[in-house]
Amino acid sequence: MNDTTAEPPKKSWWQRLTGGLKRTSGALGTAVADLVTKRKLDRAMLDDIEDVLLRADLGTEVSVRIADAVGKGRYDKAISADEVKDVVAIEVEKVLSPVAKPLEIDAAKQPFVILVVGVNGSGKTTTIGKLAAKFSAEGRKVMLAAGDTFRAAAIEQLKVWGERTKSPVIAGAQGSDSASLAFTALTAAKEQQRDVLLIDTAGRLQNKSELMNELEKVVRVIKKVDAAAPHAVLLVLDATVGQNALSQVEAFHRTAGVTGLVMTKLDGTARGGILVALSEKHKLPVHFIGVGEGVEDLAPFAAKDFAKAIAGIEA
Ligand SMILES: Nc1nc2c(ncn2[C@@H]2O[C@H](COP(=O)(O)OP(=O)(O)OP(=O)(O)O)[C@@H](O)[C@H]2O)c(=O)[nH]1
Repeated sequence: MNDTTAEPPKKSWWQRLTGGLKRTSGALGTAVADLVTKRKLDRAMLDDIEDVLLRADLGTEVSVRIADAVGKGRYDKAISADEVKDVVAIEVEKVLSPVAKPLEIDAAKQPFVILVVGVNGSGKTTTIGKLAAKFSAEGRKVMLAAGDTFRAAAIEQLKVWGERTKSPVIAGAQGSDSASLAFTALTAAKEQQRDVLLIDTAGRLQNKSELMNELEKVVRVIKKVDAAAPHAVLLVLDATVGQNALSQVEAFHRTAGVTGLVMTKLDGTARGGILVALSEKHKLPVHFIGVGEGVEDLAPFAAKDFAKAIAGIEA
């Protein structure tokens, strides 16, 4: 007899990743398959392939490079969609391998201070919650600071994550000064010997200079307590904003000295190639990617897996 109450089997990370990137890989795969049928490879086909890659937001440099690599030794020959996908995966991996770096928590720094920045809705608070869950599971003592003092919901959301992960949350009233909250949190984290302090910040638009100034102030104040902190500044980027992500990196890097990236919502776009364009341009470490809303949907970034998944290659 079938047990209808049984939970569906848990998905592996590979299934989540390929499932999450399906919109990008699907669009790419269909377009490439249409291009290569009943044609021999020529310059026009390579231009078309380049266009397909540009539409997935891989950026000009990488798209041209991939098209050139596809063309090498194949002119006037029939080519299969799988051959093209293989080249895409190889070239994308070359771009991503140097930036795929784990977020290392230096246990000698107590607390290891992680400042989390990014525009509204990029997934900062959720990412902090997921990281708190991960660090707690590793046996680290975590503290959370609700530095997004503009948004009452963000404070509440962080408190929920605090309860879930049994991590104390330092929060002020809505509208209170985020720099002084960061100061209070870091002082408390030192006193209570927490291993990791995750500081949330308000969503800041790069064209709002007063907000950028405030972010600078948060960093300045943190340094008053510990000159070496923050030890990591994570920029959380929403993949669905496409090319806008490139300018966000520039603005936040200038202001807060971003040390690594987290890209969320890769499941919500057919243009997941933006992570490749961004890696080619800025070469900042990519620590984690998100392909869904669940805790298990945020995972360390692995270049080869991502390259294969985006090219639509089966495991
Ligand atoms: N589909 C999908 N949704 C995500 C992912 N990561 C986060 N989200 C959702 O995105 C929404 C915004 O996330 P928040 O964490 O509130 O974003 P935030 O950057 O803290 O936003 P503010 O507090 O407004 O600055 C939430 O509904 C999350 O569940 C992801 O990888 N995939």
